[in-house]
Amino acid sequence: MEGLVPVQRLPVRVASPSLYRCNNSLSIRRSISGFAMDRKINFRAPSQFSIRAQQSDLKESLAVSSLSVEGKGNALRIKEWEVEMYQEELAISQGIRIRRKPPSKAPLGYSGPFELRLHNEDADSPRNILEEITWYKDEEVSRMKELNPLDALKKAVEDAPPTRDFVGALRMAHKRTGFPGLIAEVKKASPSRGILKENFDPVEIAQAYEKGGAACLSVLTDQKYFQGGFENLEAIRSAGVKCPLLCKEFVVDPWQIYYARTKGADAVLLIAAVLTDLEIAYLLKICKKLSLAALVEVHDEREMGRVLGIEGIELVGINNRSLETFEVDISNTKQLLEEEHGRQIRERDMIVVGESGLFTPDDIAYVQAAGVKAVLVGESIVKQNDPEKGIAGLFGRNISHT
Ligand SMILES: O=P(O)(O)OC[C@@H](O)[C@@H](O)c1c[nH]c2ccccc12
Repeated sequence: MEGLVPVQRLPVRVASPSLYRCNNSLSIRRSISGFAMDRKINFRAPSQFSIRAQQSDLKESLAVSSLSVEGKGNALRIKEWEVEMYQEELAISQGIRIRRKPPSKAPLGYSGPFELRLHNEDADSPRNILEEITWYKDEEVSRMKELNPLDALKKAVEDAPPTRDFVGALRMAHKRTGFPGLIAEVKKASPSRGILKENFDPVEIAQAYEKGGAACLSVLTDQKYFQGGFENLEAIRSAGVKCPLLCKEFVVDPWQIYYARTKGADAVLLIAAVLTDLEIAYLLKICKKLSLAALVEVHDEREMGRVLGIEGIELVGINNRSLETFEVDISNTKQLLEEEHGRQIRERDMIVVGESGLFTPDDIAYVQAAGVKAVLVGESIVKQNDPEKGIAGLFGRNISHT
């Protein structure tokens, strides 16, 4: 074994910032004789773990029984890494296919020589549009947080006007019209459909929807993929529209909920394909604290089963469009409301919202027969020259108050 350094047991002090994540393990980079060396770590405890490393360049192999990490920064990074690992395992165990971050992304706040690492292009490409959006949100939220720290948002929330009753408005509309309550969507474009409306005036559209009898409105706030914006939410609210407003966002961080509340939202969307049960439960708590309604969206049986296991959900959306493939099939609403799931929903008096791909009075009748008490409609009404008339066309009759 010429040239091999014997296995040693020694305490190593690692100077910061030399920790980074690599796939599913934590690595340490340190420099020995001018060579950058990467070591994989198996955790036992945040401050005590063993290293088993192979470094062919230096023909050295060593095992270290204990390692003390210097500096608070590193300890925090380890904690973050642990939490992330735990989240990933949870997500996988819950059948969540969307990865929340590119696999070889550096840990939060990392500022070391991560860029020097070999980049695995394939592993780091999003597998579908929902994953792409989710990864982008992560970066976007980090940037937005710097401009609007949580503490400032918490203060702004204290002075914000009270929210309006989103769920109550849907129930009332259902009673009043005999049709599912309408959540009409203010959406300029989407990744699947491209531009839906060229001369897009969000306030004008919102007012037309309200006149046409919408119970609530959904406002896309994502800029990059849907050409929406929080300014639309704000503008609609300050123009005096009375319908409660759903902030249509890809929520991956509690900060976004506070932000939505300061921008005039009465409800937020939580997508089960992206969030673990634990995250949904936690975000629901924040919603409750801020008097916001939460629309929890599912697309398949498994997600529906998960959501029914979480306490305190009043509103469940069934998306007929897969956010992974863009396929739309309105029989999805019917399928997910059959048998046991449907029974539980009726028993618990939850409101189910049929989402996406609804164009005609027949479509509305179909999802209503399946058991929905509300519908979320964008394309078919936003495309009309007169969205108010678009609503009457969708239901086959005028559902406005007058
Ligand atoms: O335009 P449609 O097919 O009527 O769909 C509206 C709404 O259901 C859809 O925009 C939607 C449902 N869930 C989402 C989640 C994110 C973005 C968009 C959506």
